[in-house]
Amino acid sequence: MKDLLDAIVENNRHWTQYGNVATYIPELSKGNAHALGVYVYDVDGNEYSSGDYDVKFTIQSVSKIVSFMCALMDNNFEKLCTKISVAPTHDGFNSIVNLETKNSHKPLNPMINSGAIATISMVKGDTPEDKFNRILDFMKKITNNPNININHDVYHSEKNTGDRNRALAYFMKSTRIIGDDVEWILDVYFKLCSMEVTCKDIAYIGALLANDGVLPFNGERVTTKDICKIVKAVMTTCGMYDGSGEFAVSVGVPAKSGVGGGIVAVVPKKMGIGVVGPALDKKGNSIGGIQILKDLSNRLDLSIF
Ligand SMILES: NC(=O)CC[C@H](N)C(=O)O
Repeated sequence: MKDLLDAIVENNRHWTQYGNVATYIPELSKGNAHALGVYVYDVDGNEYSSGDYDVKFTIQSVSKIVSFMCALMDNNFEKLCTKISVAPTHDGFNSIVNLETKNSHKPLNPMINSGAIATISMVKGDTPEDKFNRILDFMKKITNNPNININHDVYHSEKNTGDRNRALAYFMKSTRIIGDDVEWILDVYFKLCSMEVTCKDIAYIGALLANDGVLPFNGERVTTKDICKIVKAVMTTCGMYDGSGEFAVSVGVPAKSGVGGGIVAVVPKKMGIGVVGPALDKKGNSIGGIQILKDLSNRLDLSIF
């Protein structure tokens, strides 16, 4: 496995030159466009890594699956569906248009910005600190990494330039998808996006989902199989935004990307795969990361379809 990962990373390094790091959040423009790495964690606890697997990056939208898991645990699917749908979109991750024109003002799914902001509003917690800590604590537990924390420079950069997200949130306030606490829900959203991780951390999240809610490193059940089923289904249809269809054909496993360059992929019953490559394609997905996952899926016959 190690040799295979080494070969795949090296064969795909050239892809990084065809992408760009995100700049709309100014602090993200400092990301290393040439970094490319992978970490595999299987349900039996074996771990393999290659390339720049220890590069730190902010989790960005990969956090949306952690918020979604918490919201499903704190409510239930039916209740969540009164606020958020699970329908794919062919618009970008921060698109506003669908909120007004489709779906009775409900965000289309929890994997895009509007849906994630609405998801956070459904997570338990009477104060912003409670809500953030609820999700951060769960994140620390499932990654087996007590040191996960926010990157303050990215957090401030997000907060200072987050007007598009504010527009989404205030629109949803006007249609009563979220309440009066809109500013502090946004603050929790910015913090969650700014959590600093490596591809090992996100591979661990993937392995939990692959293992149907049981942590591979200690056998503890932390969520239900049903919740994992819902999260994986929504990742498959929506996790790569408007690139989800293409990704399902070329890689064929549930996945979630973030503009920090991370992608987590879940091979049900087998493994979680974390990749990092801050150079992004036009849809905001890691350009080299997708190629690694494509090759790995082909070589190991991982597609679920
Ligand atoms: N696709 C992403 O990773 C987007 C997350 C980013 N923090 C934003 O709100 O735009």
